[in-house]
Amino acid sequence: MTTDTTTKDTAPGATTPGQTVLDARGVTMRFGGLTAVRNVDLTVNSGEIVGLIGPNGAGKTTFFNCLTGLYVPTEGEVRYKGNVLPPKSFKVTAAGIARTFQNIRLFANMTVLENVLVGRHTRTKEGFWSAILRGPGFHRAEAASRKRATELLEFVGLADKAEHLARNLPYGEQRKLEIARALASEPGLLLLDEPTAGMNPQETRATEELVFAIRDMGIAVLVIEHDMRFIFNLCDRVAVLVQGEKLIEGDSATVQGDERVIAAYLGEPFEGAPGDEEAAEVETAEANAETTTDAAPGKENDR
Ligand SMILES: Nc1ncnc2c1ncn2[C@@H]1O[C@H](COP(=O)(O)OP(=O)(O)OP(=O)(O)O)[C@@H](O)[C@H]1O
Repeated sequence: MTTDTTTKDTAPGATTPGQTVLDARGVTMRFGGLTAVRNVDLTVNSGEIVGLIGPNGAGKTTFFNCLTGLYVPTEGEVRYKGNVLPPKSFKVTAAGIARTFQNIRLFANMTVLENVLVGRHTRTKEGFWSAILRGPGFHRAEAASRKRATELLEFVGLADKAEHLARNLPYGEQRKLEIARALASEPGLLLLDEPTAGMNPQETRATEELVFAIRDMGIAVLVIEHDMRFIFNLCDRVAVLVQGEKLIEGDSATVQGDERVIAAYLGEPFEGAPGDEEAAEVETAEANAETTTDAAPGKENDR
């Protein structure tokens, strides 16, 4: 089974090119005496994939929660397509911001298809009585929702599992299902909280392709992830949070090369970083030179 990321469809909630989709200014979140996020500015523009990285406890998830109405920031303001966010998470979803969670939150005993249908509820107009009476309006809306949900399952590569219970899916597929459910709310901005946590390298690579395909549908993406290779391959811009504050923001090469980031977070250069090949060549050349010197006649006598 493969992910059908070849679709050229534009998503219903697609953003207009050049538009500032998310504009967070001076966001501060305090819990009692603890300031988890301090005066953070971040924008996401249409067509962009932006990464948010930082050590454990840096405030990434708290910042996400401020963007989705789960928390109302202590200070600062968040705008989506120019409008200040409503203070309730279901209203934020209705406005056009969808998210996945670090700890998967699926309805374990519902089928895969039903989970995606739940994600569509903010877009269906049929109310309580319509659902009870099951009139023609209800049946039309239900058929349209099922069609869209099935398309989304095809998009993430889970069409053949539509009738499986969510709890029986392998971990990587549960993460894909969370993404399909988030897309069902027809967002213009998708927030992904550690989408590759627990995945093997092949699943991580497939998720990378999936996120590119989501961006190509016209949905801007903001992603938290600890997998640096994933982030630096994927993102147009990366912001680094350390102890609740934004340390730096820039393209992958700028952020990877920043000494404060290396010291605060990356620790060691990661495999596959830009410049790695050149560094490896230099190391090999140096090692060869040492071997040659070691083997040089008379070296022993020099000691
Ligand atoms: N609801 C809360 N009440 C009190 N403190 C909180 C709450 N949520 C988060 N914190 C604290 O805020 C700080 C930032 O936590 P947060 O979960 O946002 O970090 P993170 O960067 O997402 O970490 P990780 O990478 O481990 O998920 C931590 O010190 C955490 O203990």
